[in-house]
Amino acid sequence: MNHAIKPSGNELAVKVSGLTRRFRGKVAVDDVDLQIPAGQVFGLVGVNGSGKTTLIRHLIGGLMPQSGSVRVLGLDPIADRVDVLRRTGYLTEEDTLPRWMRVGELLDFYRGVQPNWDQRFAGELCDMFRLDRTQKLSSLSKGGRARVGLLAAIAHRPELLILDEPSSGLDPIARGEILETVIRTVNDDGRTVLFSSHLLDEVDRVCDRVALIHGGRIIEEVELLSLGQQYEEVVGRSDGPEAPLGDSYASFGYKSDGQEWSVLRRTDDSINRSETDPSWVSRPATLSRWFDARVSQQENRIPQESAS
Ligand SMILES: Nc1ncnc2c1ncn2[C@@H]1O[C@H](COP(=O)(O)OP(=O)(O)OP(=O)(O)O)[C@@H](O)[C@H]1O
Repeated sequence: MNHAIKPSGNELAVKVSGLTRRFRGKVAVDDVDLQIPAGQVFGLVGVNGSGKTTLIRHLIGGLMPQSGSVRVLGLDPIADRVDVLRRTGYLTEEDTLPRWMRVGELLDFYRGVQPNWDQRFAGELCDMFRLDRTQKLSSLSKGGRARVGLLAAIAHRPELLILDEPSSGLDPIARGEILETVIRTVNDDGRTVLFSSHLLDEVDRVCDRVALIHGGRIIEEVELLSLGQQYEEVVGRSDGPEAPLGDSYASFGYKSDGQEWSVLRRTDDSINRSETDPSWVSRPATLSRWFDARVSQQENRIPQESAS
């Protein structure tokens, strides 16, 4: 059976506009606009507490927008919660499955409540994830339970799969093989994946596009294929204690081990480029170098509230 979904090219799986959320007056998500085209594997990256889970909870109807709007597969996750949950798969890092159940009992439960459940696919996934239906969840490792959670998140072939820090619970085998295979399988069908993680090598391997969230705000979105054309890392030696490339908008993320400097800069920075010592070497920026530099740039910024 072919389960592929063919997005028309301009459909949005997720559309978030002007979303703000405060907890006891403290902002967790700050005026976020986010659009994820159907069929993409989209990464959401950010340091701890940057707002990833709060944003994701709005997508599955777990939080109501205080201001702004959220649409998932064209639906309102609060008003159309049941439809959204039927068409969405969700796995979080939290280990909350009922441990007194056996794997098979839990899967039968999901089959009963999820009308789109694909029993044959669930069986294939059980084999692939090396799960035994007779085993009690309490006797599985944390990684084993995370695999059951992953199976339950995808066996109804969701149009949108949301993975919120799934790797925290998965053992290295599941991380390396299973997660990547699952994301590719879901995406090969033309379905959309939103993958929130702090493990940048995983994000780099599977995602098409990445948004960096910091302090509740989306700081930047990049296409992974063109990141190295937009940003470069410049590395060289400098005797002085000063940052060698000046402090224009385009050069930031300075790191030094005492002698060697590493600087991130935008490749469209022609002024700084002409002033660079020719002995310095430049190379395309990696996702992790870009992430470090962008986060440190944000953290060194004086907060708006205390600037006056
Ligand atoms: N229910 C809540 N009550 C109060 N504050 C909250 C609540 N949920 C989140 N926050 C706060 O909102 C901010 C964003 O948290 P959030 O969990 O969304 O970040 P995150 O990027 O998912 O972090 P992590 O990577 O650690 O899971 C943090 O300052 C957090 O303490």
